[in-house]
Formats: sequence, C-alpha cells, structure tokens
Amino acid sequence: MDAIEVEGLKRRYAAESGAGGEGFEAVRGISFSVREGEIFALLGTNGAGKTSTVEVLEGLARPSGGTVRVLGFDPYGERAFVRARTGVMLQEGGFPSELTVGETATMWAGVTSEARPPGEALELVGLGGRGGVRVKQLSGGEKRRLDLALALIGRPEVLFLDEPTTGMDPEGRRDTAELVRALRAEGTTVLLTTHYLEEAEQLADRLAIMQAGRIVASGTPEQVVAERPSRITFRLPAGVRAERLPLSVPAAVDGRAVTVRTYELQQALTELLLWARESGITLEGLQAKSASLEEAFLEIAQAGNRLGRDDQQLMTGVGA
Ligand SMILES: Nc1ncnc2c1ncn2[C@@H]1O[C@H](COP(=O)(O)OP(=O)(O)OP(=O)(O)O)[C@@H](O)[C@H]1O
Repeated sequence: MDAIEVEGLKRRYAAESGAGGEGFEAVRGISFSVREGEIFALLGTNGAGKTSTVEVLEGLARPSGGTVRVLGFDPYGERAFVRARTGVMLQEGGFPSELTVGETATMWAGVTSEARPPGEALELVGLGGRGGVRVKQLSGGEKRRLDLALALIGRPEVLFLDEPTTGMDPEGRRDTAELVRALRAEGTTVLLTTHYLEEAEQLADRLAIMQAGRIVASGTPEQVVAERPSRITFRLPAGVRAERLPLSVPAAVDGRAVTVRTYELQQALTELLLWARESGITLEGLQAKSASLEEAFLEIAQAGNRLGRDDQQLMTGVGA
C-alpha cells in the first residue's frame, strides 16, 4: 500500500453567495501516489492548486470528486485514524503570538499523543536556544522553523509541508533539507510544496508539476528534466554566415548568437566541434548544458500560459 493515494481528485470552491456562477474548480482531476518513506514534491506556479490539494490530503477539506487515501484511510471521513499519524505544516501557522516558543511547543505536545519532548522538537529545527522568546518576536524564517517543530512533535509517519522554507535564509533552507532527509531515513513519508526548484530537484525522490489544477509533468527529477532538450549556445565569429552551420544541428540564430536545443547533446556537440575544427572557426562563449528542473518548469509554465491564451481565444472567438 502507498502512503498517499490520490485518484481523480477534484476540488471546487463554491461561488461567493450572491456572485452567481458555478464557483471555481481549483483541482481538476489529478492522480498520483506517494510511496512509504518517499519525499514527494508538488510544484506549480501560484494558484496551480497545490495548497488546495494538500488541504484535502490533510483532511481539512472534502474532495468534490475522486478519492484520496492517507495510510489507507479517508483523511476527511476517517480523520480520527489519520490525524495522530500525520504531521501538518500549514502555510500560515497562526499560533498565539504572546506565548513563548517553549510554551507553544509544550502546549502542542500536551494535545499530541506520544509526543516528542518539546525541547527535542525545537532542537531538531535549530530553535533549541530560543525557547524563552515570544512567538511574535521571531523572524519569518524562525516562525517557519517553529511551525516545522510543531509538525514533528507527534513523530508523524506522514508529514505534509506546505512551502516549508519560504522566508528562510539559505542556511535555514539547507538545515531543513537535511532534516527532511534524516526523517526519510527514519521511514517518514514527506509530501512538500515549494517554489524553490533547486530544493525540489535535490530533495524529492519524485515530483509532480501542477498547472491550472492539472498535473502536467511527473516522475523523478531526472525523468522530468530528461523530457526537456539540452542547450548549446555560442557566438559565430564576425563574417561567418549562419548558413554554413551543419544542417544536422537544429540551430536558432539571432545575429551572431546561436542556440541549439537538442535531445542528443553529445552527438550535436560532436558535430559542431568537428565542423568548427574543419572550418577553422572559433565558437565564442561556447556553453553546453542539460536542462535543469527550473528550465523544465519555466518551459512547462510558459507552454501552459500559451495554452491558456489559446483556450481563451477559442472561447471568445478572438483570432479565429
Ligand atoms: N477559498 C477559496 N475560494 C475560491 N477560490 C479559491 C479559494 N482558495 C483558493 N482558491 C483559488 O484556487 C486556485 C488554487 O489555489 P491554491 O492555493 O491551491 O494554489 P497554490 O498552487 O497553492 O498557489 P501558491 O503557490 O500561490 O500557494 C487559485 O486560483 C485560488 O485563487
């Protein structure tokens, strides 16, 4: 059994009363699963539907279509079976700001079964020395650390992290990544959302990219990146015409700047270099690199935007 199973999930928000209309479908039938002990990242542009999805998995909202299972249970209808075994870090923690960090952790531990000692949870997130500080005096990044400590207090089997590192400095992000890896090593299943693509690329075993309520790419970071072409860039020397480039290499030329996008990086690069040597040409500023997750993401997002515009044109008849 997978730790998290999502099948055809839909989530629709009702229209504001008096506003008319049918409301808004933020999640439009998505399916994915997260294996036990796996780190899974849900990515997507603002408004793609990540939080709307995670809230259903956390049992905070009922799906308007499809099914979800967490540890084999329906997190909304069978909340009692799931709650104690999951940890949730929401985008906005919203804890009483007058309490100190230590009091907050102690209070939280008090309502959690088999809780970690509060000091241990604070230590895990690097807030060990900050127990006496009032929550309202914490920096944004420290608040996120506290939210994470509270999510960990019940030794969850499944951990939901909604943008856990937003507002953290690079050190905080690195520490959090290390902590998440350590939790995985203990067998914890982690589902996280993030806008830091490098973080997702390094941390996630598998990921899904959402766009306008749908999953548009998924797999291991390597698989998602491999679906995107690599890129070779260079400048032609003055006086060398682009027509002389080898035809087998698909090049886009802008003045002297040449960009080659290819799924066969080694082959294209070899042909180019052989051609340059035979022609006695220096390829200025030559660079060759595989796509990164960030590039893959941006390309998917741009394609989605174009699609969105086309949809709109179809609907309005503009450009028909
Ligand atoms: N309570 C609500 N009522 C109506 N629409 C909502 C509500 N909550 C969210 N939405 C809409 O649903 C869509 C998805 O929102 P969601 O918060 O799930 O996106 P997200 O991918 O988490 O975005 P972000 O990266 O900005 O956090 C957005 O268009 C948002 O405006």
